Amino acid sequence: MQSTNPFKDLPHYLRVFQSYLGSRMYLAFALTLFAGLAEGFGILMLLPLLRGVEAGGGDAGEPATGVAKVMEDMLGVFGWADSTIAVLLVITVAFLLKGALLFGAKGYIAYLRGQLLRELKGELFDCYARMRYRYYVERDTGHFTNVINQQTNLALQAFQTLTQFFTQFISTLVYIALAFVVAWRFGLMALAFGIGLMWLFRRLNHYVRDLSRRKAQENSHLAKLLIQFLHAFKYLTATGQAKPLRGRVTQSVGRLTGYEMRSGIAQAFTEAAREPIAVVAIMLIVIIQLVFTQQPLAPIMVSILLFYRGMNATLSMQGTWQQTLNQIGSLEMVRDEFADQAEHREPDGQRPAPDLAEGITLDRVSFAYDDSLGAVIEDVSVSIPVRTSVALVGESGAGKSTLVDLMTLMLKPQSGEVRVDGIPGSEIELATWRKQIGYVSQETVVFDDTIANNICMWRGDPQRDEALMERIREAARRAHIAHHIETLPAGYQTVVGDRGVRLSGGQRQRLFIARELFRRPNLLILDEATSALDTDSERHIQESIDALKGEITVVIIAHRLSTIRNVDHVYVFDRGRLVEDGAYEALRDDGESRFGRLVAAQAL
Ligand SMILES: Nc1ncnc2c1ncn2[C@@H]1O[C@H](COP(=O)(O)OP(=O)(O)OP(=O)(O)O)[C@@H](O)[C@H]1O
Repeated sequence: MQSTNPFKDLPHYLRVFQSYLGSRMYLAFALTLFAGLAEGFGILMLLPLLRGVEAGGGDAGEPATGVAKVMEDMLGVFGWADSTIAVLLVITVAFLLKGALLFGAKGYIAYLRGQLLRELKGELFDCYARMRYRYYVERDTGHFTNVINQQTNLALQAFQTLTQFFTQFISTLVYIALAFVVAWRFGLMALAFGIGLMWLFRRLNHYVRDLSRRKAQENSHLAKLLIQFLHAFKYLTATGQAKPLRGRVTQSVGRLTGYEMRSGIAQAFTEAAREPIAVVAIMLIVIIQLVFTQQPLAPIMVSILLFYRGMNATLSMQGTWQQTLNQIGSLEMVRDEFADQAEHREPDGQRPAPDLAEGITLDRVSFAYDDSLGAVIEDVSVSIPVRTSVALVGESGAGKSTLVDLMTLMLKPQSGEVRVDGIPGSEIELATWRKQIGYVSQETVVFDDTIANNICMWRGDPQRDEALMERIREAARRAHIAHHIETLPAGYQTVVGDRGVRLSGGQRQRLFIARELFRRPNLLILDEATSALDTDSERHIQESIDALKGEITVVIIAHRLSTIRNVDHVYVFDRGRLVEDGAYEALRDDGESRFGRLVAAQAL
């Protein structure tokens, strides 16, 4: 889309909005058209009125011709041809009708704007919830936040100004058409003027659109920097390293300021130029009319009125088109985001996952994040029977977390197959599998809400539902955090997270574990889940997890090997390959085994 010809670009942008709102948006334009016609009718009624005034002034006047005759005949049908009061009333009613229709059009546009807001933000959120995990990892979160928060708002403004442009366009057409009917020379001049004006402003339009695209990109960049700053706030402040990041933020804000100022100046120019251009053009037209043609006064007056209205609408059109272009970068970004999301949507299967009854199998699975970097998991076969516990062991970077992501079907293997109860992962309806999974990682997830809601994840109202509250308490006890919660003044209603009470790293981790225990998953994955805990808490949680033995399937990743002593089976990995597996004791006591050496090293 490189052109800046409004008549070429307009249908495209209209179609973008149509794809969100449907054809009903054209109803607003139809109402505008009727409003324009009502106004035009009112203005044309000035013809008989002015002729009446002329006649009243002593001049008998010539018989009406053309449009004036049509209007007079129309009045004659009702017997109002000679009544000035009746003509004035007809004009008043026409303008009242125009007001009502315009109100209808603008009100409907406001309604559509609301619909669009819901559509854009709601749909985008759904898209984000369904995007492929790998795509999420590759993009920065600043981009997503910028698009869903800011760019959708700007796209909404683009909708507002585009509809304004279109309504002005319709009005211009009506005025020019009527000016043609009343005095074709005027019509022709108005048309030539409008086209000339659009041509003159086209470079400015191009410039404004370019600025808008840059603004949208820069906003994404700034959002990314701000999010990074807020995430790393403690580290950056404590180590006095906020300054370099601040420099980058200042540069980004500086660029944004430049774009904002330049597009503001372009807009100021368009607005300031409107009046002088209008006056000069009208003077020229009147002079041409007076010097070169001798027409009756009434058509000239009415034509000047129509011309003035038409020109104002044309100039406003230029202004609103420029404002639309000012936001068009955002509209394009939102449109491209939907296309991008459609492309990176997580492929979903059709078959609901059964309630884990047999187990999970990885059959000769290989996986690479990036083909050029080589496989991270290579030809791994693992079988985890239901209600057993297994540990994945290996040095940092061995591929343990990646293997777990393959089990949860967040990642798809390049070759081999992951099966749940014998059903290939690619056929499984993901949501039905994932709701059976509990997952505790090192990166604890705590929401800015009450402790109770953090545990039950808004499944009901814990303050009203005593059975639910009891389940929450039970999960907290098993995660060994109940005693701490009970010492807080508001207990389970204490707000934690961004705005509430701060929790220590270990407390956050226990809260996380409580949430997953509350869910009673069929598969519980613990990825370094107890690494932030003191030995005592770790031991207690270990007991809780051991108590789940035989009840659910547990997969544990742990560097501290003492925590996996009670698992049924240990898998040892090295650089993406499965190198050993067996029972804990057997592997540990095998003097030759890698696992034995790892345990011995940790015992020191
Ligand atoms: N998103 C990613 N993009 C590219 N490479 C990745 C990505 N995530 C992990 N890797 C690479 O894959 C390999 C395995 O990583 P993984 O996190 O699975 O190992 P791990 O055994 O869980 O390590 P740790 O014990 O340190 O958590 C590493 O070499 C890592 O650099």
